[in-house]
Order: sequence, then structure tokens, then C-alpha cells
Amino acid sequence: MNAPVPSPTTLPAWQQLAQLAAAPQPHLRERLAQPGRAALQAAAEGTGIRIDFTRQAFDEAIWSALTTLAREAGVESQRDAMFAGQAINTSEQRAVLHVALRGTPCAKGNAAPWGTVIQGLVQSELNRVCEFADRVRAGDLKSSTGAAFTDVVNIGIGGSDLGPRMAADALAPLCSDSQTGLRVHFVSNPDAWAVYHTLRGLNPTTTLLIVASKTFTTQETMTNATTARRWLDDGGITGTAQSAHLVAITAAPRKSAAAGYPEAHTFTFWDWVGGRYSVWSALGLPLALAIGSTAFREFLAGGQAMDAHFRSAPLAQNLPVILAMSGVWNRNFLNCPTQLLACYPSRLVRFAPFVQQMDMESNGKRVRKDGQPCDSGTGPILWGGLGIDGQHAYFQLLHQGTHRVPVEFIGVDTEDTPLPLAAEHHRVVNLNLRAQSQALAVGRDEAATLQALIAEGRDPEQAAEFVSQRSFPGNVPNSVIWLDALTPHRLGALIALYEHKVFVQAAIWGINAYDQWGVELGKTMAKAMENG
Ligand SMILES: O=P(O)(O)OC[C@H]1O[C@H](O)[C@H](O)[C@@H](O)[C@@H]1O
Repeated sequence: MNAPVPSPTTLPAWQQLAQLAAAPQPHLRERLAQPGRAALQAAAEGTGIRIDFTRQAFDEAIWSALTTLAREAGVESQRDAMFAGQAINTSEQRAVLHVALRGTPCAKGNAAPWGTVIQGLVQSELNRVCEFADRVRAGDLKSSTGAAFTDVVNIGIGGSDLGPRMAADALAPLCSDSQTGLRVHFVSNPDAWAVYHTLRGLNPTTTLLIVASKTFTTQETMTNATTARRWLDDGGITGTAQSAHLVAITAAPRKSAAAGYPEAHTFTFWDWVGGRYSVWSALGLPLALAIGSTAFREFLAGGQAMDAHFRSAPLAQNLPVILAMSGVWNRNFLNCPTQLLACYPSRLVRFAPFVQQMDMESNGKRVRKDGQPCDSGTGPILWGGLGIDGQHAYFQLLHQGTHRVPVEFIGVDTEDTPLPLAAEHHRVVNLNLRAQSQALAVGRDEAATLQALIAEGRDPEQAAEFVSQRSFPGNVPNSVIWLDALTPHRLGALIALYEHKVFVQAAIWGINAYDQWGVELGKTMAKAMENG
């Protein structure tokens, strides 16, 4: 029997927020001019991350009610239940312990909240992953022909692809010890072109194939794996020699063993790690191969630093809570169905698709944990990409379209690209980020537009004719997430920030963020069609 989960709409703070939302809302232009606005900023110590949420469409009274809602919904006790390893994934009766993969977020000597057994499993598999990655990178672990590996191909999809691929794109270019010449490639799509295009330039005698699948049954991944192994065969790497080229990462090691993947090259994780939360587990092996074990451990430590902040910071200063509750206000009280993620560092090119899976597969739910239908909106439609490119594409709709799209901007303070004019590039990028954040918030009304046109030398009568086309309503809620640098540690903290944001929103809505039954129907139908 599912324990009853109260609808958030019955909570006093929700009702208070509904009343606050029903009152006339000042324009963000006016809100920004109000005193005390600077209080809507917060930083997480030890993570290098701070959030400027001064451009969210609420004032201190609304913010206070939002934090009260988080308290009334039991965010803190639900958080503690997750860290204690309780089976909070109720539909599958599983704990949710990706946090355990990052290490213990408490003082040295204190036991991990999830217990020593899990701690031991995690440490020993992490050590295996790190050792393996370093041996391949150093050329100590040889291919079947005795050569060092030059290329790694990770075959996986969804959570077995998006995280490591995103992080490798973000970090490999600037990890100074990653100049080993080892190239890490990713194939997810089972369209033949994707795997052909990746393999055709590679030498099978120096290529390591990783097949990453939590279940080791995913049809797309198995189809690509079959072709890649056939490619090894065709390249003369056959029979037992092939073992040196094969790696499996899975929570179902019996299945990978049955498919011929050698035990010594099989890395495991557990059913209490959801696929979309698994970049910290053995599934991070391609990332460790791309950046080295030292940087990979820094990445984990960044996640752990955000865990420590999430567990200890007061709700009003707690970064995951800030992102989550801003989102709840926008989604449930301002009725904005979507959320844009605009990343300004180009190394974060795959961050939005990664968060898209994490958020939409987690909180795309329509019933609460007790099976009762949700009577409020749940997870938003999350979309986005690189902010600067977006400015020259879809930002027009944000400024003058008929949708109100809240935005989360992500920027970095420092730039270390080895280019003589890198500082100038960085200045241009951050200038644009700041300008967009402000322009979307304040807009430009018709009177100010008319003045601007006249100042440009336009005839006032002519200017008045097209003043409406040249005006901007603004009032678009947005926050800026600033990283002091885009290092492995900071990226780890950023990912954990989003994981906990998703957690907090699920806690508010009373839904289970850790199952994904919605993806099953299409799979089942494909199977039924296949079987005629
Ligand atoms: O890692 P696998 O078992 O191959 O699963 C890969 C992906 O496929 C599924 O459809 C799920 O929706 C994802 O959550 C998962 O990450």
C-alpha cells in the first residue's frame, strides 16, 4: 500500500502563494528598482558556484513563502531520507544513492549516512575504474597486438551516454594531463550512419570498445555493439584476442558475461543508481579515460561539495532550493510551462541535453507517489543550448514572442583558453550574457522606444508608426548561475546542483523522480511489432 502523499496545493504556503500570485504583479523593471534586491543572491561555499536570482519575478515576501512551502512539503526530511539510503524510489522499491558515489559529505572519521557496505563497494569499484583509465592512458594496458590504445568508443544511450559525453566535451580540452593522444568517441544513435561515421576513421587494432548499459538489454546499444564487434572481427581482432578490446559497464554483469565481455574489463554499478544520475559511477569510465583519474576524482569531489551545501545550508540560501523554488513559482504560479537553459561557455555545449534527460525523465510525471493524479503542473519542458548561438536564433521569441519563457543562464568568471585574445573573447561572451539577462528582465516600453528612435534621428511621426514593433515587453524571469571556473570540480558541483534541484521539485510535487515507466510503452510496442 502506498502511503498517502498530500497534494502540495493543500499546503498553507501554497495557498498563500496562490493569493500572492493573484495580486497585481509589478514589472521586473520596478522590482529591480526596489531596495533589498541584492538579497536575492547566494553562493555555495567550496563549490565556486553562486546564483544571482535578482531577476526572478518575485519579491522577498514571495521568496519567503516559497521557502516555507519547501519546508511544509518536507524537503529537508525527504532529503535526509535520500542520503540515509531509504527506498525513496517507491515504485521500484529502491534507494536513490548516486550521492554515495561522490564520497562522504561529512567530517573525516564520521560514518557515511548510507553505511559502510555501500561505501566499500563504491570505493573498490572507483579504484578499479581509476586504475584502468590511467593504465590505458599511460599505454600500459595494451591492445591484442601489443600496441597502446589510441581510441576509445563508448557505445551507450540515454544515461549511459549523455553524462560522460557532456562532461568529456566540457573537460577534456583543458585538462592539462589529458594530452595523451587518447581520443574518446561516443556513439548513441542506432542509425547505421552514426556508428559507421565514428568507426570508419579508426584502427581496430588500437581501439577499445566500451559497451555501457545499465540493463545490458537496450536494443539500440546492443545493435551498435554488434556492429562494432563485427568491425573488430573484420579488422582481424577475433576470438579471444577480442577480449583485450572489450569493456562492459553495467549493473547486470551476468548479462555482459554471457555476451562474452571479460570479467576483468567489466565495471559495475548498482540498481540504486539511476541511469541519468550515473556519471559518477563506473559509467564515468569514458570520462576518466578522457581526463585522467586525478581530474575524475576532483569531479566527484565537486559533486560532494554541493551535497554538503545541500544538506547544511538554510533553505533560503540553499542553491538547489533556490533553483527549484524559482522554477515552482514560474511553473505553478506564473503558469510558464517551459524553462530555457542558456549556457555561455561553449564547452557546455551538451549540458542542456544532459539536464533535459535528468529533469524531464525524472519529473515528467502525472501522478503522485501514492498514485493519485497531480492537481498542479509538474516538470517543465526543459530546453536550451549555447546561449550566444541562441541569441542569433530563438532569442527573438523570448524578447517579442507570445510565450513567457523563464531562463537560467550559466556563465563562468574566468577563461583559460591558450589563445592570445582569449580575454577579449571572454569579455564579449560575458557582456552578452549580462546584457541578455537584463534586457529580458527590463525590456523597453513604448515611451522609451520612441525616445530611442528620436535620439537615432528618426522623424517623430514616422517613429510613432512602428514603435510597437520596436518595443520589448521584458518581464522575463531569469537567474544567472556563475561558476568561478569551468574545472572538473566545478562541473561536478554544477551537475549535483541540478540533480538536487530536480529532487526538491519532485519533493514539492509529491512525485517519484527516480522511475521512468513512461519510456516503456514505446519499447514494448517495438518488441511486439518485431515479434509480428
Ligand atoms: O543504460 P541502459 O540500460 O542501456 O539504458 C539507457 C536508457 O534507456 C532507457 O530508455 C531509459 O529511459 C534511460 O533512463 C536509460 O538511461
